[in-house]
Amino acid sequence: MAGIRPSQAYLALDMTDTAPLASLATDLTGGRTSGLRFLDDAGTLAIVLDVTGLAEPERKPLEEKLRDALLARDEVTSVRVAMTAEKKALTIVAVGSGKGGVGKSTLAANLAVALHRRGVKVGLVDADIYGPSLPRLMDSEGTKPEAQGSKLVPVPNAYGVPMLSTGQIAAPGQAIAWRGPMAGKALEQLVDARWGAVDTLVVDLPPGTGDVQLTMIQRHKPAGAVIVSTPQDLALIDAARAISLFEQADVPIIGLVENMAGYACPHCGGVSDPFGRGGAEAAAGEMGIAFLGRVPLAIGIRLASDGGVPPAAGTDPAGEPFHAVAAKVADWLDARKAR
Ligand SMILES: Nc1ncnc2c1ncn2[C@@H]1O[C@H](COP(=O)(O)OP(=O)(O)OP(=O)(O)O)[C@@H](O)[C@H]1O
Repeated sequence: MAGIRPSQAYLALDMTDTAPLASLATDLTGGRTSGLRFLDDAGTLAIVLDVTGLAEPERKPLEEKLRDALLARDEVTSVRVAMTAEKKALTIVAVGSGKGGVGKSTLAANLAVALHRRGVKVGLVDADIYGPSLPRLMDSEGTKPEAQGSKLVPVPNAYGVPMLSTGQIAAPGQAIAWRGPMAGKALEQLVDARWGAVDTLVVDLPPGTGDVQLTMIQRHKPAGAVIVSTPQDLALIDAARAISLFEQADVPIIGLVENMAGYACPHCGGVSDPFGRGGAEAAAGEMGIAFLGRVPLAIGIRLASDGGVPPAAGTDPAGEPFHAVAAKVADWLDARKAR
């Protein structure tokens, strides 16, 4: 039968009728509403309320105020309010180095564990495509992350720091061939995962200052970067290059960590400095960046790390330098939040 059915007629009428309701909702909520429409011809109204930036106790009263005002209108019999909030932005702390083998992954793992122990809701991302070593350092080798829908679920571990690693999503050796955009995509999968309560990510970047690193940094703008270097002059020159890579991408430098600084003798406990002392701190001063501390070259750190127990997880004094660095990073993050 030709002609307009009653419900169609009603919907056609709504087109004009919802305008006063929409403007009422806009006025009441300070412009937080959208998508107002009738779901049926019995007067069921649907509306979206954006509660981004509102604290939990403020959301419910606003929703109720909106519902009551709309229900007071004759044409409305019930109201369905869908509350939405913008996706929570993760605070990313990138850990980088000018060259490989300086202990960047060791620092990233222990920084994450130490931040967790300070109460930060932290996760760990291993973006070091050239040598993803965090699964071993965090004792979760061989565990593949599951996917929920299109997103990965980070792998839990005994240290309370959920983690995702390129080593878990690529076949061995495959990732090294990734070019900048591919590495960027892979990092996206690791960062844009189901992190749950996590609000801060420590990201272990590949060593060096190539395109891959730059793509990664540009795609997931870190809040700040921690640079790891060994004390030798050459390593410090490379570290300066890493610093300029971050500066080029407008990423603030949280500070420089000197790793393998001095040798802690396992027999007498004495510390000697085969590469000199104070070079990294002086270099940080010259570059105008903070010095976050030194971690000695200690057999205990290597053995614990390679055995899948980050020194910062226990009570061993070997973990202390990492806790000191984490305290400074946590202060930096707090100060950033307060800005
Ligand atoms: N302070 C330290 N004392 C003793 N051994 C250390 C220390 N820091 C790191 N190591 C050891 O040095 C090796 C390299 O460390 P790590 O893998 O963290 O370096 P990296 O900079 O991440 O290397 P890559 O460039 O391969 O990713 C590991 O065997 C680690 O246990």
